[in-house]
Amino acid sequence: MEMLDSKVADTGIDLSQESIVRMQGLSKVYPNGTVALQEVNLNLTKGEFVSFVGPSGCGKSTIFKLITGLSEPTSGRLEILGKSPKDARKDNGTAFVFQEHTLLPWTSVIENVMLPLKLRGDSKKSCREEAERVLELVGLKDYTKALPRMLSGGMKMRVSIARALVSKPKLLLMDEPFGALDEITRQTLQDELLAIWEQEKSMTVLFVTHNVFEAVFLSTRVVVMTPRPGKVSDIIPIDVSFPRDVEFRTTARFGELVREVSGSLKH
Ligand SMILES: Nc1ncnc2c1ncn2[C@@H]1O[C@H](COP(=O)(O)OP(=O)(O)OP(=O)(O)O)[C@@H](O)[C@H]1O
Repeated sequence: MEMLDSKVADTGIDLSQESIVRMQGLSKVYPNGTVALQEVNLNLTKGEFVSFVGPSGCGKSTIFKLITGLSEPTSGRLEILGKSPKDARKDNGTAFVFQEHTLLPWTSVIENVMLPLKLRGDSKKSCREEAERVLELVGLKDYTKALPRMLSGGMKMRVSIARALVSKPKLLLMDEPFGALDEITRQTLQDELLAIWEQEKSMTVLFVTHNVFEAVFLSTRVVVMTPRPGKVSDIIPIDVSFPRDVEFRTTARFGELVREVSGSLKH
């Protein structure tokens, strides 16, 4: 596999690209005094796939809460798509996928996927067309009328991904999305997610995982966080080009990168 463009490989940041998430000296202290994040500086640019790895309690969920505007930073700056997190949310620029699928159990797959578009008032025809497009993308076009309970865990996750993609987000936030799935399903979904991300070229993905193999396989960069107070201890560029297929997992470079990220996590 070829190496990525040297400017990305060397610095992890392509400065010619639009900034999607900018964190400057970002800190969060909860009212009880817990320092969840301390002085986090990070710039995510358009089209990146960045994974966060770190021990439990290092502040990954806190970062998500700040990005979504559900929580305010104690100090520092946070800009999402050049705006405040609340304004970025209002503009539908961001979408989320969580470990729990959060699908409405009483309604069909396609109704679940159309929901974000219906809520913003799109026409019925365009809701349906867009939902069909993303369901095809995740391989579920034959399951539009199924209820969530009829689907496997992996299929429910595909529906959640489709529902996130339907509003064409510029930033997709994924919090341990494959954590509850078996290993084979997990790897299949990793392959599918990369294929979708490559197709939607300009979408930036921020992915939280405890799994170092998953982070290396998927990412353009891996951000390693320290235990509390959460700080960025390392940013490791994954200097391997896309498309990455199943063979990448068996290469020597994959093993080296996994060791590098694991080593950084132990320090
Ligand atoms: N509302 C809150 N009030 C006080 N402390 C909190 C609050 N929310 C989180 N914390 C603490 O802040 C720290 C960071 O929590 P956070 O949930 O962001 O970590 P995390 O990396 O997502 O953890 P995990 O991987 O276990 O989900 C933890 O020590 C947690 O106990």
